[in-house]
Amino acid sequence: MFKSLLENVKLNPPLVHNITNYVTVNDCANIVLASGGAPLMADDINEVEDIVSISNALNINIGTLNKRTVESMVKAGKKANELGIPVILDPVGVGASKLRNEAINILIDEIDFSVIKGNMSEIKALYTKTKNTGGVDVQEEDVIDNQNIEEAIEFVKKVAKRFSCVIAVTGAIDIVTDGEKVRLIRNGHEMMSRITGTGCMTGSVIATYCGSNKNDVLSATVMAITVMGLAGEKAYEKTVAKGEGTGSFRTYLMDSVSLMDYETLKEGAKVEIR
Ligand SMILES: Nc1ncnc2c1ncn2[C@@H]1O[C@H](COP(=O)(O)OP(=O)(O)O)[C@@H](O)[C@H]1O
Ligand SMILES: Cc1ncsc1CCOP(=O)(O)O
Ligand SMILES: [Mg+2]
Repeated sequence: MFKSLLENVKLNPPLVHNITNYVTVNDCANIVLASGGAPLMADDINEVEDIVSISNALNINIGTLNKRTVESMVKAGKKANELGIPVILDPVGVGASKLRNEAINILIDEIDFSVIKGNMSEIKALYTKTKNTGGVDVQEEDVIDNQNIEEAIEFVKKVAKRFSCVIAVTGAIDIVTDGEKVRLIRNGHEMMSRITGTGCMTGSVIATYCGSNKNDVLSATVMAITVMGLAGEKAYEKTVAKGEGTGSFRTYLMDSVSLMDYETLKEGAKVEIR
C-alpha cells in the first residue's frame, strides 16, 4: 500500500492549498514540502477560488478562525467540491467556543469533506455538540488507550457514517475509518503532544497524500498519520540521544518526515487492519 501511495506523490507532486491558523502556518508549509508536495497558504476571499482551481487538495484548519476566513473557507470548499478536489478539515478546538461551533456547522453544511481529522475531544464535540474544555488539546478523559479502544472504534465509525467521510482521530493510538474499514496506527511518541502544531501538520500531510491519491483517501490518510508517527519516533530517539528538548524535537521531526522512505515505513509502520 505505502509503495504506490509514495510513488504517486513523487510522480504527481500535489499543490496543497491551506487555509490555516497563524500559530503553526510555517510548520504546515514546511511539512507539505518535506512530504513531497508544494504548499500554498491563501485565505483572501477574492483569490481562494483561483487558488483551489490550480490545487490538488484543500486543507481547512479552523485554529485561528474569524468571520473573514470562515467565509473564505466556505467559498474555497465549494469550489473544491465542484472540481472534485479532496477537502480535509481540522476542527481545531471545536466545542471550546460558540464561534467555533457555529463555524463548523456552516462548514459541514456547505462543504463535502473527504477527511475530518482531530483529536478525540474535538471529534466528540463535533458529534455530540458537547463542550470541549481541552481547547486545542485532548481532554484527559478522552485519551484513547488499550482499555477503551473498542468503544472508541465503534464511536468513530458512527461519526464517519454521520458525516459520510473518512474520520481520523489522532492520539497515542490513531483511529482512521470510513465507517466500515478501520485502521489503527500505533506509531508516534508522547513528545509529539508537547509541541504545538503536530496535529495541524498531520492535517497538511493528509492533504498532501490525498492530493496525489484522491481515489483512496482512507489509505492516504493512514499513510500520512503513519509517516508523522514514525517521524515522531525517530525524532524522539535523536532528541534523547543528544540530551536535547522540545525545540530540537520539532526540528528533528521535520528532518525525519523529509527523510522518510518506503524501507523505513515498511520496517517501522505499526498499522493494524480491522
Ligand atoms: N501520546 C502519544 N503517543 C504517540 N503519538 C502521539 C501521542 N500524542 C499525539 N501523537 C501523534 O501526534 C500527532 C498529533 O496528534 P494529536 O496530538 O492528537 O493532535 P492535536 O495536536 O491536534 O491534538 C499524530 O500523528 C499522533 O499520532
Ligand atoms: C495553540 C493554537 N491555538 C490556536 S490554533 C493552535 C495550534 C494548534 O495546533 P495543534 O492542534 O497541531 O496542536
Ligand atoms: Mg489539533
